[in-house]
Amino acid sequence: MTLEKFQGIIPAFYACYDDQGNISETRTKDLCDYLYNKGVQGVYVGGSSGECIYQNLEERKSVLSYVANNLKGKMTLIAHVGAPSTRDSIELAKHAAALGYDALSAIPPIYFRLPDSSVFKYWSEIIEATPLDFIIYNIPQTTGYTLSPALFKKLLENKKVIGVKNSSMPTMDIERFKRVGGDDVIIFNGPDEQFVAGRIMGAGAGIGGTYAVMPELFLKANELVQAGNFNEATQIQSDINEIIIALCSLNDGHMYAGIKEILNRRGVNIGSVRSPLEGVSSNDSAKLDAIITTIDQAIERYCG
Ligand SMILES: CC(=O)N[C@@H]([C@@H](O)[C@H](O)[C@H](O)CO)[C@@H](O)CC(=O)C(=O)O
Repeated sequence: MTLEKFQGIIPAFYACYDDQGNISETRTKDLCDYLYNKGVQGVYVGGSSGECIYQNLEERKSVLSYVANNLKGKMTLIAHVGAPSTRDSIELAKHAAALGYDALSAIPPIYFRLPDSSVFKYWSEIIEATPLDFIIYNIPQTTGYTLSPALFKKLLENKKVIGVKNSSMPTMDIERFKRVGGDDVIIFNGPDEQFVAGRIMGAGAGIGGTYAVMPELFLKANELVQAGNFNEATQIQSDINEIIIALCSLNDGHMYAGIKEILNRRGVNIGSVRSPLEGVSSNDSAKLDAIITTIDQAIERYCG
């Protein structure tokens, strides 16, 4: 089994809506084309950045189909299929498998605080439903559930489990999961603010929600980490963090709305966000202008 196809920069794919807020096939294609042209290694479809939590099953299936139609065979495709019930998660998993996705991934069960035994059963049933490789998704800050190295070790007894997308903040968690899994597993760095640190602590790749708005910077940082040039990689990380902090500090709009507006200004219109996330307003305009300038200057500085 080769983990090579999962290495590198894997943007979390955004929900692409039309002007009425419905899933848009053409705008999904536009985002696919944009990311393909940027040279990223893959996409993570239907996760947090994909606003999966605000979409029904049919919408989520459509998104998986539209992305596969445009990118299958061009880059690595990972389908996030976590849903409130095991039944819906399995339906999404089978759909993704039929479309030829390279791997599945899922958050743990949400809302009720379930014991490890239930979480293990939930993930195991999804894994058993298809022949695809599986990536555990650990994101305690949104799910309230923390994956322990012990449960990860138990899950790894199933050879279809190839790694974990770790979005918890301590990079030590990456080191712990890598220690448990060794060379046969891949850890994906989740928090974009510590991509470089995560890579140094053992992550073989990154899946991130802000990659698509500045893919050049993450691709360059990854290249520098690979080359052992940690000083320059850290400088890029510092500039990336200024950008993320600014994206999280808009007056009205949610970070994803800000990202979508920046993409729109760059010619890729994928609509806005779905309520209760809030869209950008004219109050955000000056801040967005400044963010675009900062991104452009950083790209010029490091990749020009
Ligand atoms: C909580 C959250 O959304 N975390 C993001 C980060 O990439 C995040 O957007 C970034 O670090 C900015 O805070 C990813 O780990 C998850 C993600 O993008 C996804 O599943 O779509």
